[in-house]
Amino acid sequence: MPSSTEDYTVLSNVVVTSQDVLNCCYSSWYPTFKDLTVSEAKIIRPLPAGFLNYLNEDDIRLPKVRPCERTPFSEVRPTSDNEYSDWSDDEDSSNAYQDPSEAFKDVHKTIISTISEFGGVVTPKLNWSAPQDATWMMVDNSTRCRSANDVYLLLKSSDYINHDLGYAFDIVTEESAQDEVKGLEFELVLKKWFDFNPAMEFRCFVKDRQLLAISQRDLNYYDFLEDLKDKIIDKIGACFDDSLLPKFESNSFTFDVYLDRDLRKVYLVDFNPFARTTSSYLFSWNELITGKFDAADPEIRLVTQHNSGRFACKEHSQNHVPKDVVDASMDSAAMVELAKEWERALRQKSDLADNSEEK
Ligand SMILES: Nc1ncnc2c1ncn2[C@@H]1O[C@H](COP(=O)(O)OP(=O)(O)OP(=O)(O)O)[C@@H](O)[C@H]1O
Repeated sequence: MPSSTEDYTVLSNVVVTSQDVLNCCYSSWYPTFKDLTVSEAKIIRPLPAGFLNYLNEDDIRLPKVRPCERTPFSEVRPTSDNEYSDWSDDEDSSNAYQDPSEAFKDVHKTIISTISEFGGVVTPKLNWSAPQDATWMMVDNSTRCRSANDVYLLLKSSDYINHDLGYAFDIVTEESAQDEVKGLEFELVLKKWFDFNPAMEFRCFVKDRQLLAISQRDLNYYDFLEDLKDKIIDKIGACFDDSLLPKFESNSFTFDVYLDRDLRKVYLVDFNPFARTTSSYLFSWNELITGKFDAADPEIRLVTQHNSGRFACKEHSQNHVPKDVVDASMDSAAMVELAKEWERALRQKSDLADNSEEK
């Protein structure tokens, strides 16, 4: 155990300004870099108070799906239509049910028309984050949205979205952050769905305007990547020098890219602040902040056959809830039963611990 404060490792930190956070907001960079992205995006901004209140509500009430709003997909796959979706217009039900989209009619209509304009499938995000932690709510375990209700279900179930709504400027190390929060406009981004090959997604780390490091994003082992290492560095390096650096104003930041399989084109997926809250994948933040990298020769890290087991945990799985807990939450008697079972299990565990201590 450390005996004095000098024995503790002091974690180095980086300066993050509110302007750095704002630069990474989708609507800040998308107009400039639109041609580099994989697919078209619609930005609905500013989001009205009615929609923000709806996102902030704890319960998940979904709008009733009217027949004219059903896409060909949602007709055959009513995944996130709730029990209200197929209501007949009998009096009792219309008295009890209040359609939440009444509070944000224009946003609701724009979402429906954008899904249709983008070929029936979109993926949503707010200013900075996509609801990747809520995919367990979806039938196909993805952020694919084929209806407005898919969009609402994902956004309302996601902690990442909640973070965008309340805590995006927490990483800022300067005092003026409070002013930025006050004037902030929220936005909903709907991106046309694009099928990514996860092996070809990379996160790139830029410190003091120099590209230092590149990490594979999907934490599975792909044997073909090893032979492509040098080419990947060259392609990403050229994209950084020619297209990103001259137009992105932060000194330090991370950017995500996607390369097509024959490495002809580098597509821009996103920007994030150069901050510990951004996932550093195969690097540690301490080495990114303090490490000796050679900007003339950025380092790339891939999952290798040797280290693949280390990353076997599922990404964004920290918010997943066991299915019996979700099922029970819909039914109070089952919730009581679940609580009792939980208590029994805890008691059993503590009895076991006591027994082993006595031995
Ligand atoms: N247009 C798209 N179609 C389908 N999938 C997409 C699309 N854009 C992004 N994705 C997938 O969603 C993932 C997350 O997207 P994005 O980077 O925009 O969200 P994020 O919340 O900012 O993520 P992170 O915090 O990891 O940077 C991407 O890595 C990619 O796999």
